[in-house]
Amino acid sequence: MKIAVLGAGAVGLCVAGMLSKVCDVHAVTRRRNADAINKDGLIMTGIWGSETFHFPCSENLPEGADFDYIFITSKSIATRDICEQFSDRFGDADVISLQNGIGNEEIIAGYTDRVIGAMIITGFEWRGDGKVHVSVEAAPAKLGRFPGGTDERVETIVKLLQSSGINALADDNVRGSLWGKTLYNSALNPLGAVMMVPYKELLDKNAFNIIKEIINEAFLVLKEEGINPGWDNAESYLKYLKEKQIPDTADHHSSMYQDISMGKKTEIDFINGAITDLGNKHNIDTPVNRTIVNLIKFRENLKNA
Ligand SMILES: NC(=O)C1=CN([C@@H]2O[C@H](COP(=O)(O)OP(=O)(O)OC[C@H]3O[C@@H](n4cnc5c(N)ncnc54)[C@H](OP(=O)(O)O)[C@@H]3O)[C@@H](O)[C@H]2O)C=CC1
Ligand SMILES: CC(C)(CO)C(=O)C(=O)O
Repeated sequence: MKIAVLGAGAVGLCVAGMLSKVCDVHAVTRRRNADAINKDGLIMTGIWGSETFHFPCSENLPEGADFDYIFITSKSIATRDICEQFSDRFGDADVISLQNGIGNEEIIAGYTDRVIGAMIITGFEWRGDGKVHVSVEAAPAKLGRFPGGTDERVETIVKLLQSSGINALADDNVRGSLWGKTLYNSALNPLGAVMMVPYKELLDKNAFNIIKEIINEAFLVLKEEGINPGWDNAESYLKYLKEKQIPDTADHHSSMYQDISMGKKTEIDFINGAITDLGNKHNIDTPVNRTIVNLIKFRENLKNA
C-alpha cells in the first residue's frame, strides 16, 4: 500500500509517521520540516506514544510514483492550491480530506470523483521543526465516502489506520460527522482565539451564553439543509459539549488560537463562515456567527496583535 500525505503539518506528519509502520508513506511538507525529518526523523510525543519515525519527506512528490490513497492535511485555506499543484498526480488514488471545517471535500471533488471525508478530534501541537506533540483525544477518527456511504476502499484505509495504532472507524454519514466536528470548532475555536484561553475557560457562564447562540443558529440552518450532525437538537449537543467534549480537551488551545498567535490566516470561513453561508442559502439570519466571523477577521488583520 502506498500513501501520500499532502500539506503535512502537525496532523499530517503524525498520521504519516504512524502509517509508516504499516505501509509506504511519502509526506509533502515545508522544507524546514522535510530537512529535519530526513535527518533525525519525525519526533512524536504525547498520547499516541513517544516515537521517532523515519519516512521520506519533500516539498514535492517523487516523479513517477503512484499512490493508493492521498491524504490532504493542510489548513482548509490551502486545499485549493494543493489540488491545483498535485491533482495531476491523483491518478486512481482515493483522496482523503483530513481537515477541519466544511467545504474541503467539495473543493477536492472538483479534481477527482474519488473523495473520502475524514473527521479527527485529536489535538496536535508543534514542538519545533519535525517535532509534534499529540495532546488530547475526544473520539475515534471517522472516515466515509463523501458525502455519504462507505465501501471497500473506505474499509481498507480504516483497517490500515487501525493497524498503525490510530483509533479510526468507517462512517456512512461523514458529511454529518464533519458538521458535528464543525459544531465543536465553531463553538470553541474563535472564542478561545479571541480570549486567548484554553477550552476549559469557555465553560464560563458568559462565554457559554455566546456558545449557545452559535449552536442554536447552526441547528436552525442544518435542519433546513437536512443534515444530521449526530445530535437531534442544540440542547443535546450543548450538553455533550459541556459534559464530554470540553472536559476531554480542557487544556487544549484551539488551532485557531495557534494560527492567530503565529500571525496566520485562520479557517474561520470554513467553520463559522460555513454556518453563515448555509444561513444565507436558506434565508435564515445567523447574526452571532456573522459577528464571530467578523471578529476573527478583524483579529487576523491586526498587525503586531
Ligand atoms: N492541529 C490540530 O490539533 C488539529 C487540526 N485539525 C485540522 O487539520 C488540518 C491541518 O491542521 P494542522 O496540521 O494543525 O495544520 P499545520 O498548519 O500544522 O499543517 C499544514 C502544513 O501544510 C503546509 N502546506 C500548505 N500548503 C503546502 C504545500 N503546497 N506544499 C507543502 N506544504 C504545504 C503548511 O505550511 P505553511 O504553514 O507554511 O503554509 C503547514 O506546515 C486543519 O484543517 C486543522 O483544522 C484537525 C484536528 C486537530
Ligand atoms: C481540539 C482539536 C484539536 C480537536 O481535534 C481541534 O479541532 C482544534 O484545535 O481545532
